[in-house]
Amino acid sequence: MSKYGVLVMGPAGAGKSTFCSALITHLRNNRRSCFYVNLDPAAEEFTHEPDLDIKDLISLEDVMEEMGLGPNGGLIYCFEFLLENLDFLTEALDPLSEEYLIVIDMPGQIELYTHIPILPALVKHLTKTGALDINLCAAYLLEATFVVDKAKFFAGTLSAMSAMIMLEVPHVNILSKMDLVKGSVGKRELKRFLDPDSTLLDDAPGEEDVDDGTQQAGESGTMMRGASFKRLNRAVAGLIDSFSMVSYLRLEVQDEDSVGEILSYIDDAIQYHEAQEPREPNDEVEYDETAGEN
Ligand SMILES: Nc1nc2c(ncn2[C@@H]2O[C@H](COP(=O)(O)OP(=O)(O)OP(=O)(O)O)[C@@H](O)[C@H]2O)c(=O)[nH]1
Ligand SMILES: [Mg+2]
Repeated sequence: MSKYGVLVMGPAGAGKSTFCSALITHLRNNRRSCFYVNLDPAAEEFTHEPDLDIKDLISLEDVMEEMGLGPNGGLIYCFEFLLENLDFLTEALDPLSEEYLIVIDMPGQIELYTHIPILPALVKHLTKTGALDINLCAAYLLEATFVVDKAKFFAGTLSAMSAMIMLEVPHVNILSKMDLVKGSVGKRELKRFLDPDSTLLDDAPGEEDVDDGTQQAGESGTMMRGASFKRLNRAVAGLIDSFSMVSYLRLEVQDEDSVGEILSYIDDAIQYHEAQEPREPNDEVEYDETAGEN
């Protein structure tokens, strides 16, 4: 039996847990079954209680205390431990039917998404045919405020691309916290970031051709300075451009339509609807009535 799931990833504080919570609310409002998995061993508070929590297997606090590790090393240890105890996931996820959307909330340590092969091993286990067989979509969140600093935006886009290449599962990239840039970044300007290419750098303010060796962070809204830094940025942007792989969906997490729109991209990516039994027309009527009461 196939299963369906979304792995919510992205740098620290990108809004992953908030998105998971909004997604679960939306799924419930639409009478869809979901199963919430928290894989952040440091997460304490949840809007929706997780159905499966890595902390029941191992907690970051214990690891740091007992192994004398810091938060990042501790997190890697937790994931290595999880990989040695994959039954923890298998036993909980195996009984789920194809109706469920499994929502997996990941921690924000960037190491996980870049150079440590833990995530590919985890994803292989989740998606392996004959085992859990989850049709999995990766959702990579990047904060919309990154568009204010183009160097930061391209660095974030590069990490999204790195996750895409590493995981080899369908992927949606999401610009989260759109409310924070409304008003400060024009609509047309913002559109250019949804399908980023190297022309975004053509009119970057604060760029200078002289290599003055300063290369420190400029004020917010400007590129870091220095000709060699500019060349590096161009090379990174050119790389992203030549792959033509990264584009973003906008997320306004408070707006249910926006959450619904992202969900429809995820559903398409994993072909969720193709596997579902058709619903009785009466189901819809019932849903509409309850929706009206809220
Ligand atoms: N303004 C605004 N704030 C948001 C939004 N989404 C999340 N936040 C805030 O951003 C902070 C981080 O959000 P989380 O959802 O915990 O982010 P996360 O990616 O799960 O963070 P880690 O798990 O620590 O990596 C919290 O203070 C949220 O309230 C949003 O759409 N708009
Ligand atoms: Mg979180």
